Amino acid sequence: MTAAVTLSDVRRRFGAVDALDGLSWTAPSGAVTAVLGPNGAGKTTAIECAVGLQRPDSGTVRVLDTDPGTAGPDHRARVGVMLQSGGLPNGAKPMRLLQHLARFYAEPADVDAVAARLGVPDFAGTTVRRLSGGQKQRLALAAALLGRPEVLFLDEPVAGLDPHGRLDVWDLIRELRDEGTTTVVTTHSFEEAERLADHLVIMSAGRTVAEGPLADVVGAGSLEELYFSLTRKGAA
Ligand SMILES: Nc1ncnc2c1ncn2[C@@H]1O[C@H](COP(=O)(O)OP(=O)(O)OP(=O)(O)O)[C@@H](O)[C@H]1O
Repeated sequence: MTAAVTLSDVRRRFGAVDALDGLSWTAPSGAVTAVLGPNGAGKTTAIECAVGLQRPDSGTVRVLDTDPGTAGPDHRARVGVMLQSGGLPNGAKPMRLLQHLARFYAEPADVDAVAARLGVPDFAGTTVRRLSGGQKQRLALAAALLGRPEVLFLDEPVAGLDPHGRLDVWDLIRELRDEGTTTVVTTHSFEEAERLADHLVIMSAGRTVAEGPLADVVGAGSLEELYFSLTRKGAA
């Protein structure tokens, strides 16, 4: 297995909180990795370290054999990210925004095709500020795909999407995997992890408590049972 993303003994502290407390996991190349964990487990912090938005206090992070904290624009163009916070400009109209963002890449994806895949034309006339939560998610995901990334980080990509939207996004992630994209998805959904993940990471309190191919990690029991046994307060 080649790892596209590796976190090794990563620590990140905010005041008295150890958001990442010696976190280690890998995301295999060309596969979908699902990262599960309770609120506050450190999933977003881990993703932000992996895309260079935060620097770990110690430990190493490698994405495509590069330190994202010091990487230049060539590396950043190979990585797509969709964060929970969105970060979309409120006054923009969706298609104009995607066309504008695509210009930052030397070899962008076809904007119309990416937009169509995510249903963006349905709300193309509405400014970002007036989009529904699910529409914003779709637009943010489209924006993450514009650079045709080799590695894609999606922080809770289907949170707030209706059932059709969830299926569309899951199909899209599987299609991207078939094209060779490495995807890391954080989620609170057992269904999402079971439907999508090749590789599973369960985090709790800033550490990895289980990791491996989905079938190996889950074994004969259920993911839900395993998750609760590993992440309940006081679990080892
Ligand atoms: N900028 C910050 N300042 C202070 N504390 C922070 C900051 N960012 C994260 N934390 C704390 O670090 C811990 C991990 O937060 P993080 O957002 O990474 O968790 P998460 O697993 O993504 O949670 P959720 O499932 O709720 O999205 C939490 O206790 C959070 O309060």
